[in-house]
Amino acid sequence: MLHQHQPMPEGDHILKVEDVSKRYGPVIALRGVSIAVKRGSIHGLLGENGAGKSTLVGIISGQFPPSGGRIVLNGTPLAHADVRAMEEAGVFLVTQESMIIDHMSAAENLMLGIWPNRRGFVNWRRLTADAARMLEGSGIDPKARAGKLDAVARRKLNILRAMFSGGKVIILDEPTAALTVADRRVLFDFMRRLKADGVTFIFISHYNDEILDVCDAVSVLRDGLLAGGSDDIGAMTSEQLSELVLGRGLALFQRERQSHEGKAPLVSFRGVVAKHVDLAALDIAPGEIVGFTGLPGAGAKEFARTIFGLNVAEAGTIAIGGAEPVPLPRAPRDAFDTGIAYLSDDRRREGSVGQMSIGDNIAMSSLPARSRAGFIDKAAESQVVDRYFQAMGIKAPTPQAAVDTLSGGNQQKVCLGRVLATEPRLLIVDEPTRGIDIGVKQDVLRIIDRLSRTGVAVIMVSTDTDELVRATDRICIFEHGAIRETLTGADISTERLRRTAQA
Ligand SMILES: Nc1ncnc2c1ncn2[C@@H]1O[C@H](COP(=O)(O)OP(=O)(O)OP(=O)(O)O)[C@@H](O)[C@H]1O
Repeated sequence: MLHQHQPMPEGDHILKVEDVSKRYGPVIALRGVSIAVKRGSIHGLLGENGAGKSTLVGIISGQFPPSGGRIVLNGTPLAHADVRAMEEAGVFLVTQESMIIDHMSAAENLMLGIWPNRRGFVNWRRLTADAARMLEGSGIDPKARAGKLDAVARRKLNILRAMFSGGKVIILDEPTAALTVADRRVLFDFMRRLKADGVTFIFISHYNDEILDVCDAVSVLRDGLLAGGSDDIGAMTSEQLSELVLGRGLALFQRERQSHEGKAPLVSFRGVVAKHVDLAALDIAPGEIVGFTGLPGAGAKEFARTIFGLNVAEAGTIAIGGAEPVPLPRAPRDAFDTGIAYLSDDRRREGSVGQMSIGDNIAMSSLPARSRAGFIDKAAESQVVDRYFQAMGIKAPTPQAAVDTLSGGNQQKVCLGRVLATEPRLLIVDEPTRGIDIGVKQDVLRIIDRLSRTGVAVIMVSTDTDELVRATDRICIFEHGAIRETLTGADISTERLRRTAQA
C-alpha cells in the first residue's frame, strides 16, 4: 500500500523532518516536506534529478538552514544547527566525495572526523586502538594505506569514520556509484550488519532495485514535494516506485539490436598496449553500439581512456573511415580532431565548468567547429544550445543559468549535451547514466541510440548491467587488458552478464 507516513510513537523515530521548505531565490527546492525515519532502519530517498534530495539531506546534516520547518532528532527540535552541531548530535552526511587522505592509514583516516573535546584534548593512543577495533570484521587492515583501498573499502571507511565519530544517523548520497555488482552486495551486507547494531541510514539512490533490496522504508520526492512512500518496502514494486518518482508510468527503453557482422568497420584498433591494456584487434561498424565492461582494472575503462589520449598508449593504431592506420592520439585534443568525443565518468574533474552557464558549457567543445576565421557563429551556437538543452531535459529556468546551481544529475546532462554537440564519428561514453534518474536514463539511452542511427560508432563503458543489456549491439567483457568474451544477439542478457561477471 502506498501511503504518506503514519504518525508513530516518538520513541520509534530517531529523526523527523517536519514541514521543511527551502528556497533559492525564485527556485523552490522543497515545499513542506515531512518524513519520519525509524530508529535502526535503512530509509531510502528517491526522486528525479532536481527533485530536492540533496537539498533535504543538506538541511538534515546542517550544511544550510531550511527556509521553513524543522528537524527533530530524538524528540528534540534542532534550531540553527550547523554541520558540527549535527555531527555532535550523531547525524553524518557521507557523500561520494567524502575525504579520504590517501597517504594516511585506514585507522588514521577514521580519526579525521574527531573533534577535540572541550579542553582541546585528544587521547591519540587510545583513539588509534579504538579505530583498529572499529575496523575489525570490515575486511580493512587498519594499517593499510588508504590510497591502496578499492572503491568499496573506501565507501566502508567513510561510513565507519562517521560511526567512529559517534554517528547514529548516517546519510549516504548515492554510495554505489562506481561500485561493481559484487561490491554493491558487499556494501549492502555491511549496512545490514551495522543496522542490526542500531545504526540508522538514509540512503539516496536512483536504482529501484537497490532501494527494494536494502531499504526498510522509502520516501519519494517529486518537484520538492513528498510524492509518497512506504514504511513497508516489501509491499512495493519497482513499477510503483517509478510511478511515484515520475508521476506517470515508465516506458523502459530497449534498443532494436542490430547485427553488424561482415560490415566494413568505421573504426579499427590494432595492437593497443597501455597500462592495463593489451588488445590485439577490435573493429566497430558504423552505427554500432559496443558495450565495454569488466572488473576495475580489467581494461575496459583503461582502453577507452587510451583511445581518447587520456592514458598514454605505448603502441597501437587507429583507423577511422577507411583511412590509413595512424598511431593512437597522444592527447584529447588530437583525439577530438580525429572525430572522437569522450564523456568522462568523473564529471566533477573532467566535466562541467561550474560558474559558466549551461549554454556556454554545451557550446564549449564544439565552438571551434562553428567558428569561421575566428568568428563565432552566434546563431548556430544558440541553435545547438537550445537543441541540447531541450533534448537532455535539463531542469533549469533557462540555458543562461550557472551550472553550479543545478542538481548533480542535471550537471551530468549538461556534460553529455556538450559531448554530443561535437557531432563525433566515434562517441565514447563512460557510465553515461550514472547519477541520472530513471526517467532521464531512458531519454539518454534513446539519444545515444538515435545518434548511432546516423552512422556514429559508440563505445559505452558501463558497470550498469541493465543499461548494457538494453542499449548495446555487442558487449565486450574485459580481463587482463584484453577482451575475454564477446556477447551478441540473444546472448545479451542480464542473467548471462551476471554469470560471466562471477566466472
Ligand atoms: N545553490 C543553488 N541555487 C539555486 N538553485 C539551487 C541551488 N542548489 C539547488 N538548487 C535547485 O534546487 C532544486 C533541487 O536540487 P537538489 O540538488 O536538491 O536535487 P536532487 O534531488 O539532489 O537531484 P540529483 O538527483 O540530480 O542530485 C533544483 O532545481 C536545483 O537546481
